[in-house]
Amino acid sequence: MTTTEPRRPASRPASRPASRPVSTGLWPRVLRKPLGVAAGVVLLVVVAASLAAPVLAPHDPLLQDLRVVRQGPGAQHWLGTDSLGRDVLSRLLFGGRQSLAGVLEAVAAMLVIAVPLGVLAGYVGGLLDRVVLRAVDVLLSIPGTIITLAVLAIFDGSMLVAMVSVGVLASGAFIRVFRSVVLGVRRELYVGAARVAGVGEARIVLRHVLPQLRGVLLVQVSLFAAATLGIQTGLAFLSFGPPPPAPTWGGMVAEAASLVQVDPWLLVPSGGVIALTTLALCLLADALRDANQERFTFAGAAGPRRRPAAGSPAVEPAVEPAPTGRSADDALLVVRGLRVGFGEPGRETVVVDGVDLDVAPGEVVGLVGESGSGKTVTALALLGLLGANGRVLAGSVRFAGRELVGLSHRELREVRGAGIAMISQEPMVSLDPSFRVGAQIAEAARAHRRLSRPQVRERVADLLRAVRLDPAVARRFPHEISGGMAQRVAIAIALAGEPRLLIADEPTTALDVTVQAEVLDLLRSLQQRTGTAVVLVSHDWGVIADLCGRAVVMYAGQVVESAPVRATFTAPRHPYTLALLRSNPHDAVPGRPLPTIGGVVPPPRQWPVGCRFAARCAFATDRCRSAPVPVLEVGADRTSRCVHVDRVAVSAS
Ligand SMILES: Nc1ncnc2c1ncn2[C@@H]1O[C@H](COP(=O)(O)OP(=O)(O)OP(=O)(O)O)[C@@H](O)[C@H]1O
Repeated sequence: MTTTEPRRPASRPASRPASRPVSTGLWPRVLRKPLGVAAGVVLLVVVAASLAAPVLAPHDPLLQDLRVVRQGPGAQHWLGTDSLGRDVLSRLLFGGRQSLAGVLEAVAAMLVIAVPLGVLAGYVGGLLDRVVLRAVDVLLSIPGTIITLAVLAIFDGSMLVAMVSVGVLASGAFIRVFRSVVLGVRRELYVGAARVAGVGEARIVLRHVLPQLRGVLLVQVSLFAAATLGIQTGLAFLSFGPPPPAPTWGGMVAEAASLVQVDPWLLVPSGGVIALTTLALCLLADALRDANQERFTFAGAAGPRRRPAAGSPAVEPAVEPAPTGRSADDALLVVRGLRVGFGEPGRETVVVDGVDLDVAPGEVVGLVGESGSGKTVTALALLGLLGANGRVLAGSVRFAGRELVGLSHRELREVRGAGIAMISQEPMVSLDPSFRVGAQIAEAARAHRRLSRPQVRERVADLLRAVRLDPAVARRFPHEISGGMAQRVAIAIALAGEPRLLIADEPTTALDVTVQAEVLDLLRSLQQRTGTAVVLVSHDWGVIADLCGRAVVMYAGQVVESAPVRATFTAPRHPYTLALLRSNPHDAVPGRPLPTIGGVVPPPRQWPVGCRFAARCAFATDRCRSAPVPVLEVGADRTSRCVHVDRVAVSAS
């Protein structure tokens, strides 16, 4: 039966991540601001009146009538006449066309340069970013006023060339602004999620990055337009631009300024319209900035990521271990000697060190271990998603017979989504706040198959039903659904490409306990129905027991034990596994303190030469501390990185 999870009341924010942007349209928010509306109306009137000047102007703006020079406002000439008896209102209307065209030219030149370069530098990064930043430094060091005056001198006073050069010279500052916005968006989880779903880079930029830039872009354009209007007026005031008698706002101000002693009124219409237009542009920029910030204010103050508490599923393994055979030949995923480091090339800090992992088709493998043991980094490395400062230093990741280490972005994209998909810890932040849920599922579905519009709609509805959501949820935005629903949507997106392997990185950590159980139940039934293999990262033995056939225990960047789940629970063969199981909160006895593991996981740069768990281990001897401990076969289909396996076995029994 299809169920729709009710919206979570505000008092239960547990399943909502702290940094979830709320998105509604930008313009509706601007329209709620009286000053923004007033500014917009003024600008519309100014632009419309200038465009309609030939229709609206009561007189010919060039027509001189020396009988009516410097007359104040009256019935014939609403805003009076100038020193040659020309109608001020008509000149103002025609002058607006000239001035606003100049603003438009400068803004267009700035946008044509700043948007592509800012977006590319921020999104692509690396060498391109450095080159663009150096070019910006050069651009910003050029004295703009002198260049503009030189351009006017060279191009015979052409205001078009002057305004384009203003736009070009200003673009440096805007490249930096746009770049920094894109840098932030690039790190958003929903961008990573789109990449994992196999969406192309160009499409990610168009669909996810540019919409996030829109608010900032509009604010900057408004402010730049105001500044450009001032520059344009100033140049016309200095007699650059169209020669007299053609009307311009700047020229009218210059003429009025020369007569200010004898006829101060003349300065009011031209100065007033420039001041009003500039003010309106600034107020509009303010309203846009506020609306944009409100649009991305963070809703709900959810606490820090919570560890699952008692009350989660029972620890007794619910699923029989899948027969894996452990032969690399029939494994879907074969990881050998995976070594991952972060930092400057050549000086990386190794955080995952020689991990081996096999996942058979349809098998569910749990990666378990304390915080910082390298589970997430291992999972991300499988998909080539380590970010700019992380890289695979050694080892191999073979998926369905294909080596993934060393593949290009394009080649990896073929594997992501359709081959391997991922669901993250924070469902809400992996959804783009700007798009409806249905559009995001559709995007993932289309990334892997050519589908017509009706087919896409049908596929989205099917996927929503598969994750036990009402297809009507497709019309909602991420902020209109609860954390549990968001995780189901994230699962639907992951399933859209019908992956053979699903990597689930603590998929229930950010959810509250009841929702956790529902999502786990959903994952289990989907896995059993589709036969998708799963690598499940978790701290929680309850979750491992509930879903997994095999448990792989990690400590300080290494796999310390790997065994079928039932064997792991009943007969652990590594002191760390034993200690973790004994300190499992699900086994807490009321009134008795829960055993804990003394000490902490050593940070990557402080790993000891010998066994990395030795400092915290009750079984440790000098032998453990003197040399690295290799992985040992300790029974059918199981390994342990411990030289005291027999003593551990006795203690565990
Ligand atoms: N981007 C990064 N840059 C530098 N170090 C990192 C980065 N990401 C992770 N690390 C380091 O790698 C180590 C392993 O981290 P990882 O997130 O894989 O641990 P984990 O076992 O998944 O922990 P948790 O359960 O808390 O997520 C940690 O020491 C962590 O500080």
